[in-house]
Amino acid sequence: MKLQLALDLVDIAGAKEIVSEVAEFIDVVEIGTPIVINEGLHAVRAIKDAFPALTVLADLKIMDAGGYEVMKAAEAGADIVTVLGVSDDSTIKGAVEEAKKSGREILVDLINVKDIAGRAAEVDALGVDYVCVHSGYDHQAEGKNSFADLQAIKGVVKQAKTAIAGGIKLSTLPEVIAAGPDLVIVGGGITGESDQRSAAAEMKRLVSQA
Ligand SMILES: O=C(CO)[C@H](O)[C@H](O)COP(=O)(O)O
Repeated sequence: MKLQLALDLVDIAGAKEIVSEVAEFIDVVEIGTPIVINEGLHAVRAIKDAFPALTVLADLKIMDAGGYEVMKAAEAGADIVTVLGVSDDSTIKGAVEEAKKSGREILVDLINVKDIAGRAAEVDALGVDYVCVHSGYDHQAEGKNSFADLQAIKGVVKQAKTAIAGGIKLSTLPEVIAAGPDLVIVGGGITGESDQRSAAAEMKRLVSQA
């Protein structure tokens, strides 16, 4: 089981500062959608150049033109690129084809998908690398989480790795780990802590035992 740090509410300098603190405890660093909106794909390049040993995920949440947008993210140094599960199969196929050309990976984010298990099985069959359940900020504000969704996709995803994101904290991590995802994605549960290094270290300790 691996740990991904999601960076959303910082600029490039702030992202570098946080990653410097916690790099030894994380497997993947995510350049979140708000950073890409604010700074562009330069943010992906900046973090990949600064931390070449880390896997970098570009959270583009692609909805259309999958092949082209994955190509651009790969050129910027992204190792993993996100595509929305609500997008058309042709978009996901295009993304997967493009990623394969350069040895990159595709994570499909099931945020706002209604039939979670059904769509998870479909995108799994399209050859994606990760299927991720995700309660975004707006759902988190309504008190929702994706823990039950993780159980649902574990039963149907046969070839891809599984991932979970959305409001995961140290206190809820054991419940997440018990469901057995391959990748645990944590943003505010690390970045919002006064001691980010300790939070990341403890999370890494827990996921490494699983
Ligand atoms: O993609 C995102 C929001 O759309 C976040 O990166 C993801 O939800 C992880 O952050 P947090 O742990 O703070 O919820």
